[in-house]
Amino acid sequence: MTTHTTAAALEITGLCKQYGSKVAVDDLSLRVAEGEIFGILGPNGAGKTTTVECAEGLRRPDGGTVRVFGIDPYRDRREARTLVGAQLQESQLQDKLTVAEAIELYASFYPQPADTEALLHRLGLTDKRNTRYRRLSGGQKQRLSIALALVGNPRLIVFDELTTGLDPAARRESWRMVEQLRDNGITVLLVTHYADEAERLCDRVALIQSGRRAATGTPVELISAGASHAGYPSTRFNLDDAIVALTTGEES
Ligand SMILES: Nc1ncnc2c1ncn2[C@@H]1O[C@H](COP(=O)(O)OP(=O)(O)OP(=O)(O)O)[C@@H](O)[C@H]1O
Repeated sequence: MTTHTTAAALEITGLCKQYGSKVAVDDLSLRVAEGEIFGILGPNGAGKTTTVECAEGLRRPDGGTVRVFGIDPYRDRREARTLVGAQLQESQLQDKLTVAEAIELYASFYPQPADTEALLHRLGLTDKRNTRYRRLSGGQKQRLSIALALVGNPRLIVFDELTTGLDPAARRESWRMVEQLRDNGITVLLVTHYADEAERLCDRVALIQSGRRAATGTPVELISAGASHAGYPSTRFNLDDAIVALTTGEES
């Protein structure tokens, strides 16, 4: 059970980020406790990716503070890189690279990388070690992207739309891996459009709308808040319904 006495893996306070005149994130605050799976949900363009990119130290906030285990990930990028693992976008890997070569390449970026063989085994990729990236199935590519995010032995791992485009079996396989990470003490920040995924996996969820936090809580708490907002009993609501109620209600 998550409590506020647990150390913060990620603490975002009053985050603001604009692209030109477009306000992407507007005074957003959230706190992710160490060891939890924390979901970020919200409509397209809500500012989810911008928020996690600030947490990864890839973008400089215009205002507010971001701390990962107490460290400013933009200012102290070198240190933050050893703490935060990020899932890679498909386009970042060469088609001809084999699974083992990709892991070894990424391992070379870190002073104390995880053992390649152990990672292959952990992600069920041992028999694919010599398979080129382009020949992997969608689920295998996803497992490789998890392996690459784990190469630096991070304490926080960020997944942005981990299961988009996967079939139901591969989605469930990814979910099991995310749960295993949490069981191994790794904090997981999960950006997703799938309410069922958040409901099944996340200890807590932040709902973001127009760069602001519309709600935070456990999936059960959000379902109850959404149902009460819409005037329905929560027994007739799921997280999908709650997200719609809480994000369309505010601006209409
Ligand atoms: N590099 C950029 N330059 C200009 N505008 C950007 C840039 N990146 C994002 N935006 C804009 O900022 C807003 C927030 O984008 P962001 O990608 O953070 O949202 P998101 O919630 O992750 O969206 P989605 O669910 O569609 O991936 C959007 O209006 C988007 O068009």
